[in-house]
Parts: sequence; structure tokens; C-alpha cells
Amino acid sequence: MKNTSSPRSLAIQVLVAWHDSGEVIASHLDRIVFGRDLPARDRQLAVHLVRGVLRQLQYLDRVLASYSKTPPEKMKPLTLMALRVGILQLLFLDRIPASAAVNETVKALRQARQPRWLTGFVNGVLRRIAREHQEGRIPPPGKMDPPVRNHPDWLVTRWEKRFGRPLTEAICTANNLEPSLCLRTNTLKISPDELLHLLHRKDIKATPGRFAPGSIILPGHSGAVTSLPGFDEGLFQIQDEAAQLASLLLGPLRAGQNYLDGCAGLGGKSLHLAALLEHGAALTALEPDSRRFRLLRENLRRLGLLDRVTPAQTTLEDFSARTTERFAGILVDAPCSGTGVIRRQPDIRWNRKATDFPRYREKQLHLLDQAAALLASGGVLVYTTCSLEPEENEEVVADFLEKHPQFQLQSCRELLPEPARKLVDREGFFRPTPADGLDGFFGARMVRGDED
Ligand SMILES: C[S@@+](CC[C@H](N)C(=O)[O-])C[C@H]1O[C@@H](n2cnc3c(N)ncnc32)[C@H](O)[C@@H]1O
Repeated sequence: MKNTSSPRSLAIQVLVAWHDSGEVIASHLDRIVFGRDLPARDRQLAVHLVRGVLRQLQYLDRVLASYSKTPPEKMKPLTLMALRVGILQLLFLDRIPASAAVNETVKALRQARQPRWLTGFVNGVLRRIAREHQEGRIPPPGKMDPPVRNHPDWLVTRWEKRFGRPLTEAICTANNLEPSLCLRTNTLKISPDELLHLLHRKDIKATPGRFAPGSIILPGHSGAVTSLPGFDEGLFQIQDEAAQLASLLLGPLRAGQNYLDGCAGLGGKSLHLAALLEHGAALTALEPDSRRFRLLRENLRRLGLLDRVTPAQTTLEDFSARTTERFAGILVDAPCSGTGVIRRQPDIRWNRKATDFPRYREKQLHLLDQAAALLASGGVLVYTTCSLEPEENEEVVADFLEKHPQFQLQSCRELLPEPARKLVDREGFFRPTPADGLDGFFGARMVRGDED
């Protein structure tokens, strides 16, 4: 498709590239939308359209199927994505007039040099859908027969077996809504109350989070996070409350002790752990991926934490092979399928296969084995994922404990503030789901006893 930069065109280009490559949507958004000099409004609309299509994909196709003789699965990706982007605007984006939704979508196809018969077909389908929607004849996803969940059937079936139907429905519903942005206050620089004041002074709607101390929710905020007041000064980081609570599971981070974040990524939890260190305690943060490591360093610098945290670009395996140091606590926030964060990364539901879970499990167990060897006697090992799947969570912990009988499971309950304790199950695992208004997470805390 020719590179044009209207928001509809860009959204269609991103979705086609995602369809053709099978790569995560973020890489295409980075290249096609963020890598371009665009007015902020256009960028926001393009992103909104992409994310909306991914959240409503099955529903959009069900609606489309009733207005087109060619079934959606037989259409060329470009036609299909344009129709999905068009229908999304008609059915979900009230602030866009129907005429603009239709005309601009058709224009994007013309700019992509599509033949007249095709633009005519798309125009006709979208106009009929617009008319029938105005007449109230298109039922919403939950009122379709059968209801549309906008998740692959295999995943819904798997969740229904474990969670039951009501909780599965609640999770799917939450995953189909744009979640609010959540901040973690950098309490080393500002108090949560002062940060709330600062946001309110700029007319930004902000409320304290329900579970994590120092968390702030920005309901309905859709602008760039970099333009929020206090971003450049490092007064906060973006982090869901569930992830904020997960860091607390390693606590308390005692004076004079050394701690390790074995899979630091961009530093979400390292930044938080750094703020929790008691006097003289230190944190080492490992991340092998060069792009992530660069962003980890940038984040540590922005929040003013480079004196508390030593970042190292390496794998846990290489680090373990080189060091003789033993740590009082290690966090393994392992790579995972991410089925708990589908509401923030809506493409995950379409990118995953059931056969992915055993592959992740193997890597997760391997990382825990590596971490175990680096832990001092009496040390704490915290294992977290943003997956809802047992293969990656309690089954990994069970395998690990069987292999390492010197470790004992401890309940996560006591480590969490009162409102968050209900997110811990009977076995002591931390297990929020999107139905709690949080990202889906898993956390286990294990303590190393005497050597065997
Ligand atoms: C779930 S992400 C970490 C997220 C991060 N803790 C946060 O809170 O933002 C997992 C990270 O593990 C890294 N990783 C993958 N293999 C690794 C290994 N062998 N050793 C250490 N880190 C690894 C990945 O590059 C990825 O950034």
C-alpha cells in the first residue's frame, strides 16, 4: 500500500503489516505511526483505530458478513482491514460523523490505488451499515446470537474450563475496553498527593488507585504520556497497579543487602524496587535485549535512580556463570504469553497459540533454576508473570519446588496492603485478573531454607 499519512490509511497499513508478518502490533505501530512526524491528534486516532479493530475483530467481521456476499475470510487483507476500520468508526466512535468515517476510509483505499469496483463495493457496504446502525438494527457484541467475545474460541474454552463462564465473560469484557492509564508515583521525588495536585492543576482527571499505594489512575486519558506534567522530571512511571503490587512481594528490601532483578525489561519493576530499598541496599538489574536495555538505562536516569541500581546488559545465565555474589532477594519476572495483559496489548489474543504455553514454561523453569543458584540461604525468590495460564504459573512453581526442596512457598498475603489481600488465593499466590480492574498477573514468593 502506498505510504500516505491520513490516520485511516496508517491504521490500515499497520493492520495489513500485522496480518502479513505475524509480528507483534507494537513493532508496526512504531515503524508506521510513531516513526513519522504527525500531528498528535492524527497519531492518536491511528492508534485508537488499530487497537479498536484488534479488540472488536470478531464482532466487526460478524457485522461485515451480513452485508457482504464475499465472506470476510475470502477478502484481500487490504480490503478487509479497510472495512474493519470503517465499521469500527461507524459502530464505536460517536465523535466521528458517519459520512467522514465512510468517505475517509474509501479515500484511503483510493490512495492505495485500489480499483473503482472495489472502492465502490466498500463504499456501498459501509453506507448500508451506517444506515442500519442509525436505525438501531445492529445488535452490540453481547446481544448477537451467539454472543461475540472477541477472543479466539480455543482461549475462551480454556478459560471457561478453569474460571467458569461468569468470570471468563468478565475477563473478556474487560479486555475489550480501553483500560485507564495508571501511574506509579516516584516517591523518592514527590508524594502521591503532590503529584495528584500537579495533574489537577493542569486539568488532568486523576484519582488515587484502589489497590497499590502511590498509584494514580488517569481515567479517559489518551494523550502522549511524555507530555504529562512531571514526565521529564521523573516524577512517575507508567505501570499498572497489578505490576506495582508484584514488586512488593520481594519486600522488605533490607539495609545493606543486595537484590537482583533477573529480567528487568524496560525497568518497570526495577524502578519500583529501587524506591523500596532500605538505606545502603543495592539492586542489580539484568536485561539482555539491547533496545530494552537502552530504555532501562534511560528510565533509571529519568527517575534519578542510577546511584541505587546497577544495570547490566546480559542474560541471567551469563550473569550467573560469571558472578560469585549471592543475593538476599531475586525477582524473576519471566517472559510469558501475556494473556493477563490482553486489555493493554490487544493483539496478544490473536498472536498466541495453545502450543506456546509449554515453550514458555520450559524457559520460565530454566530461569528460576538459574536464579536459585544465585540466592543466599534464607533469601527470597519471587516469580511473576503477566499470564493467566497454569502451565506458566502454579505448574512452573510446582516443578521448581519439586526440583529444589530447600525452597518453601510463602503466602503473598502479608506482603500486600489490605485492599490487595483479596487478590491472593488460598495457596498464597497473587492472582489478580482483568475482572478486578487490573492487569492479569501471577506472583509466588519462595524462601530458600538450609542447604540440602
Ligand atoms: C516480562 S519481561 C520483564 C518486564 C519487566 N520486569 C518490567 O517490569 O517491566 C521479561 C524480560 O526478560 C528478558 N529476558 C529474556 N530472556 C532472558 C534471560 N535469559 N535472562 C534475563 N532476561 C531475559 C526479556 O528480554 C524481557 O525484557
